[in-house]
Amino acid sequence: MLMALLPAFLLLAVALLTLTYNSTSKMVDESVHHQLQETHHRLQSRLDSYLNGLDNLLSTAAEQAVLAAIISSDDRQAARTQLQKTLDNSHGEYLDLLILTRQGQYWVNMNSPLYMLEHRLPSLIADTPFFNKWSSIELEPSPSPLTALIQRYPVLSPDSGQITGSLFGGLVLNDNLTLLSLLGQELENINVQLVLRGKPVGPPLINSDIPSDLFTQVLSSQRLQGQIQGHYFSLQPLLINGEQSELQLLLLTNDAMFQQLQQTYGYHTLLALLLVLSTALALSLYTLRLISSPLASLTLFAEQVSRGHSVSFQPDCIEEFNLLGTSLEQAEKSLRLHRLVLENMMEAVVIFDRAHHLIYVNHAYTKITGQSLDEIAGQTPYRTLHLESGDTSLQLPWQTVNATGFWQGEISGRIRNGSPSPLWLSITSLRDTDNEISHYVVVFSDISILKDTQQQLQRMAHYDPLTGLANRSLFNELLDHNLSRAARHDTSLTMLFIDLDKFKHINDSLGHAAGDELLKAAARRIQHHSRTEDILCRFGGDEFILVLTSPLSHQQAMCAAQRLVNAFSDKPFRIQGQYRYVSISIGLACYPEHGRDQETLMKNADTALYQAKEQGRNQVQIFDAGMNLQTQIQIKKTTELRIALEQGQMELHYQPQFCLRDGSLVGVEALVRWNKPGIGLVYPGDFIPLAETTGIIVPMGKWVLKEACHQLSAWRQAGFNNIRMAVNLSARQLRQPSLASDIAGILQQQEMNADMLELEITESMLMEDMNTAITTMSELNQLGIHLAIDDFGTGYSSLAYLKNFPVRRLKIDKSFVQDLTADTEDTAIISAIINLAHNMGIAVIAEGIENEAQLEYLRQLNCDEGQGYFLARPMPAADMDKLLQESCPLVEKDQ
Ligand SMILES: Nc1nc2c(ncn2[C@@H]2O[C@@H]3COP(=O)(O)O[C@H]4[C@@H](O)[C@H](n5cnc6c(=O)[nH]c(N)nc65)O[C@@H]4COP(=O)(O)O[C@H]3[C@H]2O)c(=O)[nH]1
Repeated sequence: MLMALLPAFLLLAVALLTLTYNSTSKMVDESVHHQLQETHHRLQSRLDSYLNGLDNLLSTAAEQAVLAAIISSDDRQAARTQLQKTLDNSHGEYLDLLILTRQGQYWVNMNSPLYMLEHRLPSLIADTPFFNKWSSIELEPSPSPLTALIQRYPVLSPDSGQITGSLFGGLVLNDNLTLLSLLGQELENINVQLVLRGKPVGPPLINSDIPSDLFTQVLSSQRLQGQIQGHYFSLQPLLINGEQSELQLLLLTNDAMFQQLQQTYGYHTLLALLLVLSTALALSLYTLRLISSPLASLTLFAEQVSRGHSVSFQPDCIEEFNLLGTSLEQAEKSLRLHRLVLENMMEAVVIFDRAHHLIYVNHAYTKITGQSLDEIAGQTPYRTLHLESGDTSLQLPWQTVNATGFWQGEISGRIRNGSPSPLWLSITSLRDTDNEISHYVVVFSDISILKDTQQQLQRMAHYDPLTGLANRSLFNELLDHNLSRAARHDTSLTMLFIDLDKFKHINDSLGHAAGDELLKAAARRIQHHSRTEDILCRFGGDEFILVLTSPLSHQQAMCAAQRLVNAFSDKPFRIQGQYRYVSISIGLACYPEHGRDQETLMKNADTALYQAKEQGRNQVQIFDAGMNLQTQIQIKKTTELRIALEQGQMELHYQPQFCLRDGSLVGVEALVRWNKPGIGLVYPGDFIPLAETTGIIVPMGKWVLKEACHQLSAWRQAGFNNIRMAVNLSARQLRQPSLASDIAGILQQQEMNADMLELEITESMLMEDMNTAITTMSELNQLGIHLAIDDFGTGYSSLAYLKNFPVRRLKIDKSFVQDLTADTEDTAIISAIINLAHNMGIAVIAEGIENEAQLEYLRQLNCDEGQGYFLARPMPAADMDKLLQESCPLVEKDQ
């Protein structure tokens, strides 16, 4: 790891070195130039103070009154003496030139004897301007040039104030060693040369060993600053009189300074570099140490994940590694989940590469085909998928996948024991980053069970499961189709609405299994007497509809229907080992005379059927437009009644029953009422017969029983413990095999004692089906329920049969009671009934007591109990509550 980092470090070091070298050179350059600049400023200020000193000296000398006086007196010697004093001054020694003029003419010359300038004096005096301004004047031209800086001061007459003369002072720049040494003092590493108009003036001041022609080279290069032969130089003008003059100062560094500077910077650079490198190394080592352990555990984790091990990531101190590890863990989990999903899918998954080579199959594939990946390795897709019609069956799907990326559909395979099975197959192509197909994913499932179920469902949706005939939905479709065809071809159709007579009776008495058996047999018999092109359906319950599709006249239709009726009535059915004759009634309606659409045709056939039933069953009735309106009304009423029961429009009223001996209230009779919306109470006489014939009485009777028991239970809870509840039972209810168990359930639900319930049944009901009645009544008796014979005297009036029934009470019909006083015959009948009943241990109750006389007679005849408007009318439960709260009403009347 460290070795891998070494080149990186070296590269870094080289980069740093280069960077440092460049910046060092730049810094050295800048530093030297800065130093040269500073030196120049220093020398400038030295020159300034040097010239200032001379200025002061000259101005003081010129302003002296004595000098003006000497000029006035024209005393040349005195002038010399006076000027000598000036030269003797401390700055005076620097003056190379000192000249006094009188009246504009050269007068006294105190110049340095070193310079022979007498021949130049007139022009010098003429060229030097006034005053207080140093001027550089070329005294001698080449080849031995001589340049001087000269200052001219006027000498004024103290009396007149007029200029009497001029004092010239100056210094020669060439060979002016005094000036050079003054300027160059304390300059160790810098060499100095004065330059005037691009040419050296006087000798250079050289502080070290440098090539002699270096100054000349600098001047000929005509550059103001830079480097030459490793020496830095700067050429800048000097300021004289505060202005830039033609006089320049050339400064040139020597080697030592440069080397020293370079050494200093180089040393610092090296130090910095070492520091950087060692810090980088230390940091690298520290980082390596810090990351090596978490990196190792991350690598180990990644290795385990790649081997498919399920491991969890342990986070460490490096957040980035933790993030990486957690992401890897998440990715592994998600991958595992996908793998699990693939392996647990119900559908087979097969993956091929782009060259159609098999690379993966899941468990479901092995389960469906019984083959593993090893067994089918190297097989073509169609063999892998066990397709029935070979390679060609995949041609189109594969082309579609290549073009659109996806295909799905049904395809025939041979995967279950080699037998053909429908497969639902989807193929998806996967593409790589270059958008080239990389894999094909094939998912398929065996849909034979689904298809079977679908067919079964379709059958169920269209056929009656019991008889196998078409159901309503299919019938509607077929009828619609045939009606359209008949309309198109202008032909006719015949609809036979068939109903088994008294089917309910068989169903109730023999049970549902027998009922089902009969329905199947009846269906077969109708089918046997119909043609294949006819439409036959089970319309519901025991109703069938047969549509004869060949055109028939009414006469022919009636004959065909009658043949069917005869086919039933002539030959019995064998049901549960017993032979039974079951007749049918048929209502007949013809297209187009009796209706052009389904609804009308069926309604009219139904009306005709109703008529056939009304007219005694076992017959055919053809619909007649003028057919009994009553039939229509009855049908409407039946519907209303059904709805009334479903919507809770029924309610119970209760009529009290009293003991005739002590007048106590001993029981109530529950009497049903129909509280018809918008009409009010409808009495049982108006709907019980209809409920009986339509069978509605069965659910209605069940509701009455439940409601009555519920009410009695409420009264008993309110403390009225000795009241009995009498409930009317219809003949149909009595034939229900489940009657006893239904009532037992109700009693249990209401936590009621069976002996508080009394069921009233009529004589005629008992006689209708004696065997069933005896069985049911015995079952009820075993439950402890009391039975009363209602309307006694109106029917057979035979007490003999009572021996066969477990009866506890006889109810003398109100028709006997009404005429009790007038008709002595009735009195005798009632008396005989009471005596005989008492002899048999049966109690007697008289109904319809409308006056006191009737009551009195009955008492005298030893009748046990009584019920009638005179005593109390039937009333809603709430009124009955109040009555129960009061004392016995009979007692009150007696009083
Ligand atoms: N003229 C006269 N009539 C009196 C007098 N006292 C009572 N009544 C009436 O006589 C009928 C007695 O009931 P029912 O003989 O069982 O005769 C009942 C019964 O056979 C049947 N019924 C009533 N409720 C039910 C029921 O829940 N189920 C069944 N299956 N039939 C019921 O309807 C029939 C008529 O019931 P309602 O109209 O309530 O008529 C009741 C009652 O109101 C009286 O002093 N004078």
